[in-house]
Amino acid sequence: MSNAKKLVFVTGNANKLKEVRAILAQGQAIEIDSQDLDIPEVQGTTQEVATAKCKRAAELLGGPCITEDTALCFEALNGLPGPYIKHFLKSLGHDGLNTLLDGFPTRAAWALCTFAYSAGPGSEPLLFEGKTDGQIVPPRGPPVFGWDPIFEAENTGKTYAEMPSEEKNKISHRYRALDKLRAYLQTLEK
Ligand SMILES: O=c1[nH]c(=O)c2ncn([C@@H]3O[C@H](COP(=O)(O)OP(=O)(O)OP(=O)(O)O)[C@@H](O)[C@H]3O)c2[nH]1
Ligand SMILES: [Mg+2]
Repeated sequence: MSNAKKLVFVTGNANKLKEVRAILAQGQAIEIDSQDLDIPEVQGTTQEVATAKCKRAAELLGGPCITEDTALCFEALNGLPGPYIKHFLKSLGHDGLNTLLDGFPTRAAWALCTFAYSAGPGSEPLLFEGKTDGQIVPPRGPPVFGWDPIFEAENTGKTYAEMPSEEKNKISHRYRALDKLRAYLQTLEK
């Protein structure tokens, strides 16, 4: 029988789930169950968005859970679209997001992942952030996951979409945030 720690990841995003499972499979045994709950996402900073989503998820589940929010932040726009990237991507597409930066002196961007862990209803979520720097470029690579084709990660010369998943999962915003969450979960077991 497996004695892996079980965690419920509340997300509607199959690509996130796939990456989280792949990253966690490399280390300590944490088994991820997932639930797709329809949770309204508030407006605010990435921390406020992440905290509110996780609180609500724990209430709906009636138990501990993790949630994850991904922001794509443009330096020229003081960090926007940030947590609103989902709707910007849907409305503007890869080309529109590129055009948005035309006329600005920098196309620098960072991908920010925020995992939130709640021990259960009423328990204040803890946040674990991971950041990867890069820049916004015309799309390259297969359009499998969101904005992967237009985010060129710093010092790689490749967009996320051009990387094999093992490569992305070693440097990604998600990997860096999960590394912190994993370290925290280990302290709970002691
Ligand atoms: O190219 C990408 N590479 C990534 O590594 C990545 N991680 C997230 N995303 C997209 O960025 C938005 C975040 O919004 P988001 O955090 O609210 O996610 P979501 O609503 O899809 O799922 P969830 O909130 O149910 O977990 C959504 O459009 C996601 O598809 C990514 N795109
Ligand atoms: Mg969402």
